[in-house]
Amino acid sequence: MSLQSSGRWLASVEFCRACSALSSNGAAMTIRTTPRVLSIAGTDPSGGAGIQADLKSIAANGGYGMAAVTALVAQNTQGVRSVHTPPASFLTEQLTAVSDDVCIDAVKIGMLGDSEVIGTVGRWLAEVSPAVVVLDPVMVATSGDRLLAAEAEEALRLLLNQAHLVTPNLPELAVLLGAAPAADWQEALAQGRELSRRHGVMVLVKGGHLPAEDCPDALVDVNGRLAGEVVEFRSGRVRTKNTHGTGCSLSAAMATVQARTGDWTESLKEVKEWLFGALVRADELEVGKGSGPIHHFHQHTPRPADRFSTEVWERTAGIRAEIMELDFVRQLAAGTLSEAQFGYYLAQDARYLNGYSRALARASALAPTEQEQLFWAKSAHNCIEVEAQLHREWLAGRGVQSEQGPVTKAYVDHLLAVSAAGSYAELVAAVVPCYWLYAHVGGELYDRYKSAGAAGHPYGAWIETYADEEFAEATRQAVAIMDAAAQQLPEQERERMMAAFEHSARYELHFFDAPRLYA
Ligand SMILES: Nc1ncnc2c1ncn2[C@@H]1O[C@H](COP(=O)(O)OP(=O)(O)O)[C@@H](O)[C@H]1O
Ligand SMILES: Cc1ncc(COP(=O)(O)OP(=O)(O)O)c(N)n1
Repeated sequence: MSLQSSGRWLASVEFCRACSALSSNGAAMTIRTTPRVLSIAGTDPSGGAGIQADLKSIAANGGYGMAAVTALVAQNTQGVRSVHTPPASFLTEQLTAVSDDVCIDAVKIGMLGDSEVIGTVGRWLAEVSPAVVVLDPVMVATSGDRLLAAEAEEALRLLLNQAHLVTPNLPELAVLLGAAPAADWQEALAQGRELSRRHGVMVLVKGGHLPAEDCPDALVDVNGRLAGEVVEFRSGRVRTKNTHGTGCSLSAAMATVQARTGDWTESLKEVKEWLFGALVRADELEVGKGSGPIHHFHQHTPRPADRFSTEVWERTAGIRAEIMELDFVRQLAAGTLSEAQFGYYLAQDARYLNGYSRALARASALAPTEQEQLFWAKSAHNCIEVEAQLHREWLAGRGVQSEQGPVTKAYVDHLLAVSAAGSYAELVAAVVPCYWLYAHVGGELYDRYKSAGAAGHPYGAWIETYADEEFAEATRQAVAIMDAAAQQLPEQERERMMAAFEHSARYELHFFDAPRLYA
């Protein structure tokens, strides 16, 4: 049956097989607060693209995500290694298992791989007639690897007729038209119009691939479903290499928000803002060595600026500057430090580590999760090992007096006092400066030492230990635990954490200065 619509849709009425609700081909059945959105796509075990990205994108935009897998792709942020395509009959089983049971509000289609899979999806779409179908015509990954067989391009063109919105990037738009890629935005829009005309579909023309300062996107429809033929939204261009899965995430978000709002223009406006935020904060994720993923849940994660670690790091900037100006640090980097001062520093370090290890063991005892308990317990264990190593490899034969010096005693007393009377959060804040300042000072020392030419440096072997990646990773974990401990604490307790951190940071300063005074 056909319904004449004065608005955006010309619809033919169907019934949803799962719940018998009225479905109209091309119109949202109902506007749902939490739409049920099915992604039909390939996988990305590194989580940035394909089905994994779609599910995050759907959830981040307020939908309930479901997924039917077209292909298993062994890939990461650096590229695609291999593709395994399960039998098409199994894809049909996945699709019907969902649609026989669940009322589907929107479908996002991504990687299809070959003509057989395309045919399978086309037949299922014809049977189920989902109210919203967004097709991302995935052909080639950002890494340059093919994700669609060349001979399947014609089959993919035919599938466009069954979609409501198609979201090609500029190279894909050109392939779908059999033309050369658009060289500028006006040409891209003209190609969008042509694709919309040929297939009766709305096109989301994306400007991500243009060499421009901004990133325009436009909904293009020559069939009267928009306020004009072209509805455009622009955003700035985010300077990041982490754009893996941007197209996947955008199309899944469009399907979700359209099912939530019933308005394509509103959907693009909302999705583009969300996507911009996800790109701006992509670098925070630190996933992989290549083009990493975007931050789908940026709206649900505190900004670095709101984090305890950012605030306390800024508050203690003066202490760090003082440390870097100390004679001890300058002379150690230059190689002019006296052997007596260096020996004193090493001996006090060994003494300190013994006390520090006890504070870490207490943090392990108070930790709220097994993971944190294990982290602090391992750190306590490492301290004892490093203490033994200092004696074995650095102090043996140096003839250094090894009684506990006044600064070491004061620093350890402070840590043990917080261990005995402070909360877990306070204790974590007290032990983190040793990691963080050591890593920071060590990094600067290492850079100074390298740029001065390392050959023949008397303390070179010691300074080389500062470049240890395992220690850098442990520092990142300790800081992350501190941030987690600070979250949702009342202001007073947060202040106590600040004070504990600042006290320890100041003791670090005195510790680096102690050899000058007491050696
Ligand atoms: N560096 C960037 N800064 C801001 N937006 C971007 C950036 N790169 C891509 N986009 C946006 O991401 C989406 C995907 O764009 P595009 O890169 O053209 O397609 P694809 O990811 O499919 O190759 C579009 O909305 C585009 O405007
Ligand atoms: C399984 C799978 N589907 C799609 C892609 C494409 O992702 P990417 O290369 O990052 O490009 P956009 O999503 O930005 O178009 C993929 N790699 N894997």
